[in-house]
Amino acid sequence: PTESVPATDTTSVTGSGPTADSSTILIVYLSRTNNTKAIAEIIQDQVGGRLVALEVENPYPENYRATVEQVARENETGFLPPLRTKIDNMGQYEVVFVGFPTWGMQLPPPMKSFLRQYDLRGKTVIPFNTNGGYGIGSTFQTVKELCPNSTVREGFTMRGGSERDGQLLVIKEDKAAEAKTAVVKWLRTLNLLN
Ligand SMILES: Cc1cc2nc3c(=O)[nH]c(=O)nc-3n(C[C@H](O)[C@H](O)[C@H](O)COP(=O)(O)O)c2cc1C
Repeated sequence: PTESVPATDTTSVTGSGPTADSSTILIVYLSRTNNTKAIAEIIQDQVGGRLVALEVENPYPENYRATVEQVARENETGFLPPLRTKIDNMGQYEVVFVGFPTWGMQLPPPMKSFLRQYDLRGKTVIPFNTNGGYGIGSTFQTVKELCPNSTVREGFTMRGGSERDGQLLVIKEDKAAEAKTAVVKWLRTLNLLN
């Protein structure tokens, strides 16, 4: 352990590795059945950074239908659920990944709360999403609207589960390998990986 290692830049040798200082990267995600969490973990594996699960003060019901109804009401009234998650050192982050499922074709209320509560001006914001097969809906557009003074980069989306049909965690095994390939490709187009 005391021997010195030649200062070889393995990044240039292998042609892969993160391009940003990982201490400046925050990955915040909302996930109920862990599909979005699986993507968040792949991102962290690739670029490093701090991974934070977004939690609300009053958890949503376990029941899917009840959750859909509550979310619909919150979207109608513009209710922003208070967050249990606190980020005390937002100033240190330059790149903030925000991950969420599509809920009712919209950005889930807790992520609206997060983007309202924290000032991400001057930072790079990068959205990622999983959904039940109906796509991102208005989610990425809402991220842009809630971060008017940030640079919002091209997001990543893929199909996750469909709780309505009893499909919970789908991004595992073969699907997780597929997801990893797609995420790496996306991170390269963003120049966050080389
Ligand atoms: C309350 C609720 C609403 C949802 N609404 C949609 C929707 O509008 N469109 C869609 O494609 N999937 C919808 N889904 C399915 C989720 O987007 C999908 O299962 C996603 O992969 C879940 O991510 P998670 O495992 O990280 O929680 C909904 C799921 C829930 C729980």
